[in-house]
Amino acid sequence: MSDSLRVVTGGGGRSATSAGSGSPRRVALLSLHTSPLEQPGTGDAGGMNVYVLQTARRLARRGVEVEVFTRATSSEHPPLVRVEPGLLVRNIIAGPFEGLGKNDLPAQLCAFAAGVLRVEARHEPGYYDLVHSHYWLSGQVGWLARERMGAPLVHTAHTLARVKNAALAEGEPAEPRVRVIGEQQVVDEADRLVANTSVEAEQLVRLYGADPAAVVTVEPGVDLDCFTPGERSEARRTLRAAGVVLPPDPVVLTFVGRIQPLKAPDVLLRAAARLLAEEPRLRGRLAVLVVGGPSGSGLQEPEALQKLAGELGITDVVTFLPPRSGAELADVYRASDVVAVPSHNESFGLVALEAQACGTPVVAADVGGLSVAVVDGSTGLLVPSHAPEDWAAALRAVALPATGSPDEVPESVRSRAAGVRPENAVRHANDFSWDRTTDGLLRAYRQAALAFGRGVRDAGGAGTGTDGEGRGVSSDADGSSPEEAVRTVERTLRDRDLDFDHASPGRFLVRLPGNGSNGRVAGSWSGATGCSSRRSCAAAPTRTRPGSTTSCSGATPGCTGCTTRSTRTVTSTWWGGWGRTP
Ligand SMILES: CC(=O)N[C@H]1[C@@H](O[C@@H]2[C@H](O)[C@H](OP(=O)(O)O)[C@@H](O)[C@H](O)[C@H]2O)O[C@H](CO)[C@@H](O)[C@@H]1O
Ligand SMILES: O=c1ccn([C@@H]2O[C@H](COP(=O)(O)OP(=O)(O)O)[C@@H](O)[C@H]2O)c(=O)[nH]1
Ligand SMILES: [Mg+2]
Repeated sequence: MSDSLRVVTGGGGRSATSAGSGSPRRVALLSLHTSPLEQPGTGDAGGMNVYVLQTARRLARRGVEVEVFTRATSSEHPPLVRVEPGLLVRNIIAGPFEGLGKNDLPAQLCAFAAGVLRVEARHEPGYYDLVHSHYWLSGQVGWLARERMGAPLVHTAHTLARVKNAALAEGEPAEPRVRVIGEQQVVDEADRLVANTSVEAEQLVRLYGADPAAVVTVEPGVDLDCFTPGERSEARRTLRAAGVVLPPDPVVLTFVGRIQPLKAPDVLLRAAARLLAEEPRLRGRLAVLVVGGPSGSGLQEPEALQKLAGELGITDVVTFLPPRSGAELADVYRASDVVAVPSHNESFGLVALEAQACGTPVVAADVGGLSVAVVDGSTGLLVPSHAPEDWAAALRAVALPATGSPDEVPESVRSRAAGVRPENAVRHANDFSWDRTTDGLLRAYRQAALAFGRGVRDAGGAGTGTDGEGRGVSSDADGSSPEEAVRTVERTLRDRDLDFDHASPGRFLVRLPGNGSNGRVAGSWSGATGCSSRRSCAAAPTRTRPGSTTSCSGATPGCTGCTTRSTRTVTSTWWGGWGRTP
């Protein structure tokens, strides 16, 4: 097959990439609310940005072309950024560049979707083999893109509103209903949902009724080239040289992340104040570093943490540093005795992994994915509350193991802390890599392609299409099975000596002989479905996969679960593609 003819694979098809058989050739990756090219650690740019960039780079290096679609937030952003071979970032204009918060973005979904679909429309049908949406806002667009592009949808939530709302920081506003509903819709529509940990997988099933078979757990990674162990004293020298004031022989406790109540940096400050109250001599040694910028509801009061430090009387020990990355961030981790992650929730918590990769133990809240990111009593400690006294005890036990009375550090904390070792932290972090995450994503992509193809086949109906020369290709008769329709197409193509490749059960790519122009090789199935809802029906509780008919006719007595009960005819691409000759 010529290089110029793209082979879409999936469901056992051929793949010319090193990503493995059945992997997509080109992925449309949606990252609407924040760009992978933004500096993480402030505003909405956090672990998701790191995740998207790291995995997109690795997919591209394995031969999967990746196009990231994000919303342009500056007139300076060019429409297209070539990040590296195989990886493009497209800045889509959807609403004003500046001044929109995350809660304003639902109003821009239509504009963003139009931008994505316009890009797609400039290409031959079947150009993108898969859509991967990140965060619920992108998922909304992904859902539409799936249908218009005829490509499977994989979705990663990164954070779930229902989970967040169950553990809000004091005074923190709840995530709005529109997000909860929006997330539910995406859960219902996606071919595969990627969960960061088994904890999140369980939450998707329990709180959103996700089909367990549609949830794939893929743990995030850490940049093991950047975040490596190093000499603490050397890192401290580097920080001092860069203007960070550290006392002699310091005890450095650090927070890294977006500054907002959910991340609870206040817990670290309160615990530090408590440590100083317990042991005033510490004042000459204690340094609390807070690295990051305001985010989320923290934007309303960007100085709140500085104010709290003042109220606690610890302004002299706390240093606020603006967001940084790469080697500079690695030095912050290495310079620290402990990195604290006191969040009220984390679907994972990349900071915890990065610190450990640098050989620094982590004291983290025992919430969400942090119980996977940190091994209690080995790579750090997990604290079951946000009470300053519990945090002071845990921080003291790890950073100052020989100090503290039994009142201050209970034996259970002390004994767990005794097992915490930098080498354990490094070893644990080394189990996570972005390459491993990329393997997991490719697994999810292959499953999604199969599920998508199966859904299309299961729908039933008749197949029709045209070959590269515009001649009709159709299945034998109305009502014949889709498998029969596919076989008819195969027969027809063979009869015409057209070389073809099976994409997934529902897709073909055909090498067209002749003049080098594109030709359409596409078809559609159509069939009556009983119900346009893909949600499970209480009367006929079989959950169907997207693209397939539901088992509920809408007329089923007792049907309550379907949002739309009318019968409708669904038409969707079931095979197709374009061939291009050299
Ligand atoms: C708090 C949390 O669970 N963070 C996750 C997540 O990160 C961010 C989160 O999804 C933010 O959404 P929101 O504050 O509205 O709930 C997004 O705005 C940020 O861009 C995300 O970075 O994803 C990380 C990677 O999967 C994960 O490690 C982190 O725990
Ligand atoms: O000054 C900073 C603060 C944070 N980060 C990065 O932001 C990400 C935060 O991810 P995490 O999963 O911990 O939390 P999120 O922000 O996604 O909730 C991590 O990769 C950090 O390295 C950064 O690059 N510079
Ligand atoms: Mg098109």
